[in-house]
This record gives sequence, C-alpha cells and structure tokens, in this order.
Amino acid sequence: MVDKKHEEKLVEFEGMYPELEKPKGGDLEKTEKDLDKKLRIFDDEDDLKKPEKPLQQTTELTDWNLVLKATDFAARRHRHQKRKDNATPYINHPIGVMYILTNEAKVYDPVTLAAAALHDVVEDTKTTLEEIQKEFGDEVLEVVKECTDDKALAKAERKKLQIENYGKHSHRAKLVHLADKLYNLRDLERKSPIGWDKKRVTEYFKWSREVIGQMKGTNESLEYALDDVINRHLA
Ligand SMILES: Nc1nc2c(ncn2[C@@H]2O[C@H](COP(=O)(O)OP(=O)(O)O)[C@@H](OP(=O)(O)OP(=O)(O)O)[C@H]2O)c(=O)[nH]1
Repeated sequence: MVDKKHEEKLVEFEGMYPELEKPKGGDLEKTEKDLDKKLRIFDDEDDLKKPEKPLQQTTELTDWNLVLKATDFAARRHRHQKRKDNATPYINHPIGVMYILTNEAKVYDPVTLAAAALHDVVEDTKTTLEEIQKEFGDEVLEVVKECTDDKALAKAERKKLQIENYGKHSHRAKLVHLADKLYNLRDLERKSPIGWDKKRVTEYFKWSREVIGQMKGTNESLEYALDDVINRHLA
C-alpha cells in the first residue's frame, strides 16, 4: 500500500529521471537504489577516464548544444577545484565569464561562449588541446589556445607575455580575455584570495590595466566596465 506522500515522491523521481524504470508496486526503495546507481555514474574517481562521445564534425552541433556541452565539460574537469578563496567552486568563474559576455557585452557567438566555458581547462586541469579539438572543433580550439598560458613558465614571464601578446590575439580571444579580467577584478573587490595582501591586489589591478590597454576597441561595454572597476580601485 503506497501512502500519499510516498506516491508524491515517486512522481517527483519520475519527473527528474524519466529514464529510470517505473518502480513496480510503488517500490520507493528500489527507485532510490536506481537513482543512486545513476548518480554514481557522475561520481567516478577520475572523470578524465570518462569516455566522451567524439563529434563527427563541428556542424553536427547546434549552437546551444556546443555551448552547453562546453559548460558541462568544464564543470566536470574543474569539479574538484575551488577558487583561491578556498570556498567558491572553480566553475563559478567560467560560468561568470560567460554571463558577462552574454548579459553585459551582448556577445552571443557560440564559439566565443564555448571557449569562455573552456578557457581554463587546459591551463588548470589535465585536459589537452587535442581533446578540445576532438570534442569542440578547430574554431573553439583556436580561442582556447589563445587563452592558455604556459604554466611551465615562471609567473613573471607569463604575466609579461599577456601584455605583449593579447593585443595580437583574435577578436574572440580578446572578448574572453576582457570578460575574464573583469570577473577577476570584481572578484578581488569582493574578497581577496587567501594570502593576498593589499599590495598584491593593487599589483594585479595595475597589471590588468596594462593587459587590457592592449585590447582597446574590442567591446565598448566590457571596456567601460573594466575602466569603472579599475578606477574605483586605483584612483
Ligand atoms: N581574483 C581572484 N582570482 C582567482 C581566484 N581564484 C583563482 N583565481 C585566479 O588566479 C589568477 C590570478 O592569480 P595570480 O597569482 O596572479 O596568477 P596565477 O594563478 O596564474 O599564477 C587568475 O587566473 P587567470 O585567469 O589564469 O589569470 P590571469 O590571466 O588574470 O593571470 C584568476 O582566475 C579568486 O578567488 N579571486
């Protein structure tokens, strides 16, 4: 005999996971076990081993599919990482960059948005550029490459290279760079990463201003918002 509350729970499960077999005779325990099994698929030790279905060709993806596939991929690759406040899930950052691009900069190009989702996966996880090419095609690859600093280099060298190179990058990459910096600078205003004193925060603002200066004329809204946050801090 299934009571009312029990029945409501079953309906809820079915709605969330229609692929689960309908429990026979209202067997809630079985349903929960199935659900557990299903969730475990996303909880394996090393997500890098999870096979990705390769794309046949880039055009196979509709725009939405491309952007959501990239977001899902980034979420899984960054899943164990936190921002430097040691509290915020890392994925908040790439999603925030995508949000800035769409809602503030009015950028709706799917390749740019997919690259924004993926902009840190090669630099900060074990993901390779070959995987990005295979899963997302050449156009996304090009932008992700431009967003990937070589972590083998010393930090000072990496920082110098951004000032030297970002001005020469593609329009798509410049959009991601600007939105990335805007997110990070706003994040710094909100809360400093653990171990950063005032001087280090100010240095990051000054360095960002130099990098951003190389990309003038890319997007008015982003540049206006960046000027705003930088002037607030460095004025
Ligand atoms: N503001 C802020 N930044 C955080 C936080 N957690 C991680 N970061 C990342 O830290 C980087 C800046 O820290 P740095 O010490 O200057 O540089 P590094 O990590 O690359 O060595 C940025 O990465 P990046 O995008 O690769 O940086 P960049 O290209 O701007 O250097 C930023 O995304 C956080 O909680 N707040």
